[in-house]
Amino acid sequence: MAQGHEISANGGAHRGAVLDALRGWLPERRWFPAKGVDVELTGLTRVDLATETVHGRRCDVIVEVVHVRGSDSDVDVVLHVPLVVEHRDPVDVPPGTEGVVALLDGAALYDGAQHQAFWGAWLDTATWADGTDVPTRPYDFTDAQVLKVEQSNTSVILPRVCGGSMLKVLRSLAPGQNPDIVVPLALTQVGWRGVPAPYAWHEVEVVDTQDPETRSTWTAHSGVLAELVPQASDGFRLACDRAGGDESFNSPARELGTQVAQMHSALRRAFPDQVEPADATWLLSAMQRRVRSAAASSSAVRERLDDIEDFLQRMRTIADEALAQGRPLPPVQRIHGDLHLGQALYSPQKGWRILDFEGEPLRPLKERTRPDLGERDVAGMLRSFDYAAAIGGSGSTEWARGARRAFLDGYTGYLSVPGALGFGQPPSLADRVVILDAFELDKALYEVVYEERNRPDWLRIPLAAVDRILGRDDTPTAH
Ligand SMILES: Nc1ncnc2c1ncn2[C@@H]1O[C@H](COP(=O)(O)OP(=O)(O)O)[C@@H](O)[C@H]1O
Ligand SMILES: O=P(O)(O)O[C@H]1O[C@H](CO)[C@@H](O[C@H]2O[C@H](CO)[C@@H](O)[C@H](O)[C@H]2O)[C@H](O)[C@H]1O
Repeated sequence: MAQGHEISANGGAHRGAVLDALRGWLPERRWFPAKGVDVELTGLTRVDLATETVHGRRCDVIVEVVHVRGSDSDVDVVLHVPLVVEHRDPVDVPPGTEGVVALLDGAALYDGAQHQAFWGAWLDTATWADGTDVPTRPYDFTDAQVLKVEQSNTSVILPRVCGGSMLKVLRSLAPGQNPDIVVPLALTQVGWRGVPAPYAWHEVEVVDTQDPETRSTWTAHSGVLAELVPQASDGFRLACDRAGGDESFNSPARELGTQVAQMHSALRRAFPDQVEPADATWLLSAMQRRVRSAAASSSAVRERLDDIEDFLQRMRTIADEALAQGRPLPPVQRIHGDLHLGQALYSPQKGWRILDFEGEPLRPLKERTRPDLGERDVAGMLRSFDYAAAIGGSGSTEWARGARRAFLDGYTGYLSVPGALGFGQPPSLADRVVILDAFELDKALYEVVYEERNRPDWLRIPLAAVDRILGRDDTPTAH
């Protein structure tokens, strides 16, 4: 038990004691973004959210916003850490109790995400989406469950709040609006049901007390309550299971293709000012820049650089010819930006739901939400079927080819629905093949860097795709 004067005269926990406790606890969390790195941790802002009574005990609900800076690295993140100070004799807290951050004198300090006092205070003080049936006290937290999966935030299933919902406590804060909240909100507002509907959210005002001169202030989204997708299965796991048993994934892939086409159509309606003519020269030079940055960090990319440059040159010629022949690219628009099977949930009752509109985490923030061609998302999903075949252990190359074809059938099939596109003609089949190859290569190069950094054993998967698209092996791409 931490010793000393940790509780102040008015009964609140002293900030110093709380921050000391966090210095030991935070680096052990699975969502801590700077594992294994020496960091300095300073408190930026503390919000006293509420005082609740749970099981007859006083519970102070507080939010600490903590700056984490690497001592010898470029780590620089701001973390959102809700906490509950439960006033009780710490001797009565059984060792190993879930969610305990530290025992103070006269209180136990809990991770707020795992404590019902925080859930209640959060619901009381949230901003609610129009049209939501706002729950009232007493809240029913029966069967609430904190997710144990590998994730960068902390999610809690609340089966009896809003007819079944999931509270996601965001951990890393960035100034401004979080696309993972505003995009699903905009999509539900235009009537698309393919995302879990956001019911409520929180923002936190961060005052940088470390900088007494400026005391700069910024606001960030810090959590969201969204519709719970019932009996949801992660799309990647589902596809791997099918691939492992060499069971066809064509039917779910076709449905997913239709859902992604509907998502693009809804994104055009939700963000009409982001629909603008595509500039093939810009798109190709952006790809060139990404190739350079991938080559800078990966020797596998450097080895293939000549072939990649040839490929890009061919693309430039094809784009010029297409333009000269009156076949410009379709307009760019708001897209998902990092679409893969792991971002799709399948529910037997609700079908496919799409998650996580934050774009590719390795890309600069500005680039992530820039309008782009919908084909980038399509290519992302096609890459995923390759991954599922490899990781699930499919015995035949036909599994991934069939899933890819079915997904594309579902996608292009929807585009022929009158009014689905919202703009002129879709690209011809030949043009689409070229565009998809370019985006698949772009994504596979990104994946090479991602796998080298995170899962070197999986590097062979995107490298095989790079070689296939560059024609360095004999397997043609199935479109
Ligand atoms: N609305 C939802 N309903 C049911 N399950 C969900 C919902 N949103 C996310 N999940 C599941 O919760 C887990 C955490 O997902 P996610 O929110 O993407 O994590 P993070 O962004 O923290 O990495 C995943 O297994 C995902 O499939
Ligand atoms: O889900 P995130 O937004 O964190 O995306 C990153 O991690 C993904 C891996 O979890 C990564 O996706 C790659 O691996 C998937 C299998 O795990 C595969 O289905 C995807 O096709 C493949 O790109 C994603 O690229 C990365 O941005």
